[in-house]
Amino acid sequence: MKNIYLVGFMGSGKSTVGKLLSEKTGMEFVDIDQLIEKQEKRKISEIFEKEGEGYFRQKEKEMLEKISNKEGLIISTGGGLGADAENMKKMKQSGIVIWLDASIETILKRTEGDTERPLLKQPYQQLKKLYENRKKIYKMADVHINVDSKSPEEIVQEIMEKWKYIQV
Ligand SMILES: Nc1ncnc2c1ncn2[C@@H]1O[C@H](COP(=O)(O)OP(=O)(O)O)[C@@H](O)[C@H]1O
Ligand SMILES: O=C(O)C1=C[C@@H](OP(=O)(O)O)[C@@H](O)[C@H](O)C1
Ligand SMILES: [Mg+2]
Repeated sequence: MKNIYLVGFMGSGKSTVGKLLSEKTGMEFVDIDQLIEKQEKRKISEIFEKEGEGYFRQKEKEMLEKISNKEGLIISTGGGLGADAENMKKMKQSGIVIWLDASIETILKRTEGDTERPLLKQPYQQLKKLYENRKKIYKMADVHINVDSKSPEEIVQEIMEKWKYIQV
């Protein structure tokens, strides 16, 4: 069975939906951010602060390399991983990529007060630009789900309805 990768901007619900989808399907769940934190024995915010973003992006690539050799996993990615064309290619080769597409308004609402995501600290105009640029890569996903005004349960339901059209 192929892997299922969830991609999308920060706060689109990848970690929440991935875990729930795993509970509903019985497929094993991994969150790449959690795997990196476990491996590095420190929080992502600390990795960014001490080593810089480039180091974290490298760790993401290495983790994706390991994970893409496995099968039948539900994988929640970090928002930056799925916005890299090389990573997108690797994911599509080893599984089905599902884009959780949230509006910038939804993103801001869901991440309000967050202190764990370093890239949310930038001014709104810069964040919006990042959001628009990343969409160009997210669009390459195999499945597109609009997640605005939907509960995690409804999103999982929608993914499972599309399941039969997905070559799992
Ligand atoms: N469909 C949803 N509706 C409302 N809140 C959500 C939904 N999905 C996730 N959330 C909330 O939004 C925040 C970000 O979700 P998370 O799963 O961590 O997103 P991501 O992994 O894409 O950054 C969390 O507080 C989570 O509880
Ligand atoms: O968009 C990004 O560049 C990032 C998203 C985060 O994951 P979530 O998308 O799960 O918030 C985490 O990987 C890190 O803070 C960087
Ligand atoms: Mg996440």
